[in-house]
Amino acid sequence: MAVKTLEDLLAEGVSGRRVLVRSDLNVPLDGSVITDDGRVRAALPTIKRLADAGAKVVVAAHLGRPKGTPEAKYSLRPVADRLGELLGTPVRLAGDVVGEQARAVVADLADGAVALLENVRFDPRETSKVADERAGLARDLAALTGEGGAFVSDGFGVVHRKQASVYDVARVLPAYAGGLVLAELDVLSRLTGDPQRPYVVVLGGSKVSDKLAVIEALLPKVDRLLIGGGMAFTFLAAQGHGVGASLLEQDYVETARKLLAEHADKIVVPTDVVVADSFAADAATDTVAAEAIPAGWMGLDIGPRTTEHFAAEVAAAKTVFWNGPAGVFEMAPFAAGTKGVAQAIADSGAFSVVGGGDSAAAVRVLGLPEEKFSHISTGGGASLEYLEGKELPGVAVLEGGA
Ligand SMILES: Nc1ncnc2c1ncn2[C@@H]1O[C@H](COP(=O)(O)OP(=O)(O)O)[C@@H](O)[C@H]1O
Ligand SMILES: O=C(OP(=O)(O)O)[C@H](O)COP(=O)(O)O
Repeated sequence: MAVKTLEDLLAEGVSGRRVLVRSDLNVPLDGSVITDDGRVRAALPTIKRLADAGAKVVVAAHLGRPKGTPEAKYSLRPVADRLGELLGTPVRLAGDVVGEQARAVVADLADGAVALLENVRFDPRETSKVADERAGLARDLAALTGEGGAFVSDGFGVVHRKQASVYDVARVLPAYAGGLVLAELDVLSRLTGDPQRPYVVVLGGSKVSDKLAVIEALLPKVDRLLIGGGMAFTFLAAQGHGVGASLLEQDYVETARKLLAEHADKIVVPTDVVVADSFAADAATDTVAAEAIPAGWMGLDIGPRTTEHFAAEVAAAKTVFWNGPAGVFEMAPFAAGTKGVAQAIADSGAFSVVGGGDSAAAVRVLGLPEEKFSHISTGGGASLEYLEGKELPGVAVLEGGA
C-alpha cells in the first residue's frame, strides 16, 4: 500500500507538533462502565509512540450512534478515564468536538500529553451525506492542530465510513496510516488471497441492514456461510416462517429468498431458536423450532441444535471468519449460542479471524481463550467490507484515491 505511515511521521519528527489521531474507541458500556476495553488497548500503541516522541496528541473518536447532537449517555468520559489509566497519565476530555472547549484543551497541551475530543458524532457534520458539510468539520478539526499539524488514521473499525474525522480530514491535513490500520489490513489480506478451504464465514449481530448487503458479495468466495444473530430472522422469514417480534429487515426478504435458492449448498440458517417474551435478562424464555416462533416473541439466540450444527461446520474448516454474536450474549440466557460457536472456532485449529467490537468483546467477556484465535480484529463492518473487496474510504484516501 503506497501510503505514508506513522513510521514516516515519526521519522519526520513530531516533537512539539499537534497530531490528530482518529481512533476507534467505540467500546461496549453498561451504564458508564466499560465492559470490554479491547479497543482502547488496541489504540494505545500509536498514541503512546506519538506522545513518547513529544507530540501533543489530540484523539478524535466516536461512541455509539448519537443523532448529531450531544447526549450524556454517548459521552467519551469513561473512555478518557480508561485511556488515562492505561497510559499512566491523565487524558483531558474536551467538553465539545471542535468548539471553544476543544480549542482551549488543545492549546493547553504540553509536549507528550494526550487529549480526547468529545464524541465526534455529537457534530452532525461528521456523518453528513453532504461532502461540503463534512469538509467543514474536517477543516475545524485540522485547525485544532495549527502549524505543523498532521493526521494519523488509526481507527480500523471505522475506515469503512466516509465520515469527516475518518475520510475528509485526511484530505486537509498531511495524513498517515497508523500501526493498527496497517496491522489489521495485513492479517485480513490473508483471507482475500487464496484462503485454505473449507473457508467458513459466521455472521450474526444486530447491524442487520449494514451486513445483509455483504452476504451477497461474500457468497461466491466462501464454502459455507453460517447465519445467526439478528440477521438470521430475515432468512427465516424468507423461508416462509413467522419470526414474531425478532429483528427483521423486510426490504431484504425477497433477496434472502433468492440467495437461499441459489446457494442452498452454502447458506446455513438456524433450525432452532431461543425466544423470549421481552428484550430482558429476566424475560420468559423457550427454545423452539425455527418454524415455530410464537407471535409477539423474539428470537435472541440460536438454539442448541443449531449451535451444534454450526460447531460441526466450523470444526471442518481450515479458514474461519466470524463477525457478529449469534445471540444477545450480554444477557446470560442468550449467551450459549455465541459461546458454543466461539469455542468451536477456538478449537478448530483453522486460521481464524474474529472481527467486530462486540464479537471481540464476546470472546473476552465469555472467557474464551483469546490465544486460540489467529487474530482478533477491532473492526466488524470494516473487515467484512474489506473481505467483500469493497474500497474502504478511510484507506483509499490515504492512498490518494476515493
Ligand atoms: N437475535 C438478536 N436480536 C437482537 N440483537 C442481537 C441478536 N443477536 C445478537 N444481537 C446483538 O448484536 C450486537 C452486536 O452486533 P454487531 O454490532 O453487528 O456486531 P459487531 O460489533 O461484532 O460487529 C450484540 O450487542 C448482540 O446483543
Ligand atoms: O463498532 C463499530 O463497528 P462494528 O460493530 O462493525 O465492529 C465501529 O466503531 C463503527 O461503528 P458504526 O458501525 O456505528 O459506524
